[in-house]
Amino acid sequence: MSAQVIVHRDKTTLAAAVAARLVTTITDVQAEHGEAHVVLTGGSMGNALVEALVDSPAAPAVAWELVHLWWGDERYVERESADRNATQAREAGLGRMAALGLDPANVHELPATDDAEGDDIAAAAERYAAELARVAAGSARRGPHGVDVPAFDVVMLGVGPDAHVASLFPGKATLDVTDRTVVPETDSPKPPPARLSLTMPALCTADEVWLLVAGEDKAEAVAAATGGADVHEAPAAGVRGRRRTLWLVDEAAAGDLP
Ligand SMILES: O=C(O)[C@H](O)[C@@H](O)[C@H](O)[C@H](O)COP(=O)(O)O
Repeated sequence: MSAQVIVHRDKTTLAAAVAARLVTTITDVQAEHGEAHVVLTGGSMGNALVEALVDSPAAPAVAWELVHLWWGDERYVERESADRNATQAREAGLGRMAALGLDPANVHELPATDDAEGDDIAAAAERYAAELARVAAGSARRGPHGVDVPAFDVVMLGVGPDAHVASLFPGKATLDVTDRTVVPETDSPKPPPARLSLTMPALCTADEVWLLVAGEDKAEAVAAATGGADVHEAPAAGVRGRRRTLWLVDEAAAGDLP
């Protein structure tokens, strides 16, 4: 199934539209299943989405106590570091979502360097994989194809100017990992070098994958990835939702599209 591109006027409109889409999608999932699993992204788009979501008048329509939040990747640094996607999301307003019913135990942050694994980034990756497997095993909502993750309803991903997604970068061996759900990256071309990332097969278990992209500096990456570039050159080209793949972009990011 081919990906669909939806263009919004600018970044603010895009964030508001994605927040509205997320509320509606989670509400639909909950009408059928109760529990929902959403994978958040970092980056400025991820933060803009959290801000828009918390302020959305429709946010209370979601039964947040039944929502699990995960991340597609994380910088492997100390837990309170401002570099962490999770820290930035908290600052963008995720912390305030407890008031809406979100259970902090269902907010699944990736490990940090001040956790028990310390410098052992491979062990940290294994622990997050184990957490994904544990939650899947304890739930009626398991991922498909025998991949040991919960049923991700939506995976959201920012896209870098080099077309990277999560912490899967062009030319890296991590792109070809298929036997695990979480991998370490110790030599990221974008600082900081140490990161943890969901793998391509784990991301692609999602019912819906939404690529969220704003800004002129992303136009080339959007055109390449939607135009059928090789996944090793444009990792964003390789992520597909089982039911739907949406590129949700602003006009500037859509600038190089035919
Ligand atoms: O880990 C990182 O270095 C960033 O989180 C990165 O992966 C980001 O998600 C994309 O580069 C899109 O970033 P923007 O949404 O800020 O454009």
